[in-house]
Amino acid sequence: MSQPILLLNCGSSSIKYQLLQTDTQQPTAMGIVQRVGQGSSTLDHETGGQKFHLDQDFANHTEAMAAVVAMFHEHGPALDEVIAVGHRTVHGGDTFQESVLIDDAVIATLIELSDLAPLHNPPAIAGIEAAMLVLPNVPHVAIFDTAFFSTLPPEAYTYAIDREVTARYGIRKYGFHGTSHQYVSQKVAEFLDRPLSELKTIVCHLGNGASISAVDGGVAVETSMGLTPLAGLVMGTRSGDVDPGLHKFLGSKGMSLDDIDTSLNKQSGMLGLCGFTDMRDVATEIAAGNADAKLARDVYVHRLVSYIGAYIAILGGVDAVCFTAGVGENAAHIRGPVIERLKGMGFELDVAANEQRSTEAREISTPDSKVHVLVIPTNEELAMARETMAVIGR
Ligand SMILES: Nc1ncnc2c1ncn2[C@@H]1O[C@H](COP(=O)(O)OP(=O)(O)O)[C@@H](O)[C@H]1O
Ligand SMILES: CC(=O)OP(=O)(O)O
Ligand SMILES: [Mg+2]
Repeated sequence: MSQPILLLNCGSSSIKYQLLQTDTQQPTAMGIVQRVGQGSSTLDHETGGQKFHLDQDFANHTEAMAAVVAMFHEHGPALDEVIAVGHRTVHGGDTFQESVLIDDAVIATLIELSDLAPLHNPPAIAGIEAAMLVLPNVPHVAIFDTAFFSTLPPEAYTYAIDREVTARYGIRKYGFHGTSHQYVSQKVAEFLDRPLSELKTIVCHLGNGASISAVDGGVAVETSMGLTPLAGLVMGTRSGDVDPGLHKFLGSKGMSLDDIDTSLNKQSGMLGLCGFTDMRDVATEIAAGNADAKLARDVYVHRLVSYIGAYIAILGGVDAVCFTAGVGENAAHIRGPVIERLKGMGFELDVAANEQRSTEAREISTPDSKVHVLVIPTNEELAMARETMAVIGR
């Protein structure tokens, strides 16, 4: 008998959801709410080959969740057979090293942790509370982006700042997108038909948010996001790494801490550099001769190359570098220059394979390449469904 699980990924301004059948591991419905709290929101719902669209302003995630539930009621599938709900929860802090069954105490801790992920945790909490109202009699499970990185060694997660400050506030590198990094690193082993325990892998999760990880024998040893999901790579609207002195400098020019935080999180990255966040637009602009777009891509590639080089050193060599998520799976014009620049380290790009469009896992390096370069689609929802099953089976 089919047993559906509902999976919710409440982002800062979006809700992505899937109803996934545990027997086939396939979704029977999926959808996305965009621009929550930003005016002119939309809801797109898909089931049984049919698509439904709604234009309606949702002031917050609670309102948006109510509309999602109404969509299920009106167009199906029915939610009454749902056996569990899995919630993507970005920041687990020091408290949660693995997925947990959500109760009042868990919600209270998540509220405390909102400080550390102000863009991500409050929407997740709103999603949890709204879903619990609609489905009060099934288990709800929190799956943390940070969990996979709880294995980072102290020298990787410790910031070189006053240790008393560190201890007082629980400051450390946490890392994010862990569900994706873990899923994809396992897929790399399957693709290469080699034991995970013997593989050194670098996973580049390049979506709107972007992060990179070094995985040694299935264990995460380094990653680019930090205390918050602002650190590391250049992203759609986030700066990634900047000089920590920037805050004081901008403060001295009259910007408040909130102004600076908003600027670095929402008006930086590709958007700040060239006015476009979507890599398809960036490619079109570069082709049309837009110098800002060209520089933006160069900065993006440069940062990524420097991280890959560093992680090869940390791993003491690498078997595979894998690209995943929206940009990683689709943007040949990012992957190509990254791998070309790693030629000196034995990487050989198969140009035709890189250009080929596909939704399948594939290799884009030549047989001569010293390192396998792979493109593997991530599936955070499937990984979340498995986690949810594991927790309710405990
Ligand atoms: N065909 C494509 N070519 C280039 N980039 C793409 C393509 N499709 C998606 N992207 C990029 O992927 C991004 C979204 O990635 P995704 O992993 O869905 O992000 P998130 O989960 O953080 O919302 C888009 O902003 C865009 O830059
Ligand atoms: C943690 C994070 O950056 O998530 P997202 O890419 O969904 O914004
Ligand atoms: Mg994502």
